[in-house]
Amino acid sequence: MANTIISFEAVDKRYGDTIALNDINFELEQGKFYTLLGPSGCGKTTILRILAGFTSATSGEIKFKGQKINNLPANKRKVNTVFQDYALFPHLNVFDNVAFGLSLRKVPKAEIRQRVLEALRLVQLTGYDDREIAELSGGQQQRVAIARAIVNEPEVLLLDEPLSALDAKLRTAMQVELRQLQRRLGITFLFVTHDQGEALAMSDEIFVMNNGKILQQGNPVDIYDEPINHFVADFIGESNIVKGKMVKDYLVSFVGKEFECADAGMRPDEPVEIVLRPEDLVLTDVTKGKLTVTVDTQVFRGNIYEIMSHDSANNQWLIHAVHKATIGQKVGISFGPEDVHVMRFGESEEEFDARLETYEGEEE
Ligand SMILES: Nc1ncnc2c1ncn2[C@@H]1O[C@H](COP(=O)(O)OP(=O)(O)OP(=O)(O)O)[C@@H](O)[C@H]1O
Repeated sequence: MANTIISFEAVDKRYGDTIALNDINFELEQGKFYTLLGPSGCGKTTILRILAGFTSATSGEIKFKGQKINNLPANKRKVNTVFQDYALFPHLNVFDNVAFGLSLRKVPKAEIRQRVLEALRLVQLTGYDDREIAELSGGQQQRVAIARAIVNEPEVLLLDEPLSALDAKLRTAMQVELRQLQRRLGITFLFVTHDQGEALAMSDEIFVMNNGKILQQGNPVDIYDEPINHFVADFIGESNIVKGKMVKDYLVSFVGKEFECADAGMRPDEPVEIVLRPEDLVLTDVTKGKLTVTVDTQVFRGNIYEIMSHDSANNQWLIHAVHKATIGQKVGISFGPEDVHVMRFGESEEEFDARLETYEGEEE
């Protein structure tokens, strides 16, 4: 990539017998919003800590604009971190919290004032400089923590679950605000979360992680539409995942029937898993459905009915329906070939990408 700012090459991190990171490779471009997404303990924070210089990699290379920085001290890196608990100083007011790092570095007073006020303006806290930290709401404290990081004019901002302490409504508002701030600053953000909705809403690119590995990298739409394996399909959004067999290119069988699909490049009779998203399933009359299911439960969610059902092979099917159904009733479900996403067992991201390229090319 032409404007790569950060790269990780074959990075491993071990703590005794624990493998926290296992062969991590990625590149971050300047001015983009990236998210590390995965369950607790998958290694997200460890990546941030290695990048910030708070801990070192066991092996592999970390580069900043092409230069190896493995041994560069944290305070020499053009990287700042916003922590989950904000780590603000309760005995200092807003101005002094934001000014703290600059004062330590003996930056001239007039310059400190100008930079702190600008940072507060960027996070929409103009006029709050005299406030005590205890007099701020959670969302405002969070913005002070961001101001304190951006006042150092980093080229990369690392954010470790910075929204997790906020209530749901404020969290959604801050997601939009953070995204706008990243665009305004034009710097690279690397954001950590275990919340898939947050990752989908905010990111240019997502890295989905599990067990110290990056399983899939892509933009939110690609990750949602083309999950590489069961873990990603299950972790991102809601899914129906059933086992089946590839019959031939663009034809797959599951629940004892054959269905057209958009996938190809597998062996005939290869065992596969099939993902169908609940919003792609349409409730129909039994005679018109591609599959017949029995309705078990139904929950009204305002915009949709969330219907849980099962088929003759006892697979569970979650359907997001516009109209309500009747519990115990047999209904048909219908879907298009493009809604049937087939996944191979154990396929790597490289093999997956190569297969997509080959077969998407042939279709045209
Ligand atoms: N200082 C440490 N000593 C020993 N093991 C550690 C240390 N720090 C992290 N680990 C282990 O490394 C693995 C990755 O931890 P990490 O904090 O990176 O996960 P995470 O994805 O950020 O999790 P969370 O979402 O819970 O913060 C975990 O198994 C964790 O227990």
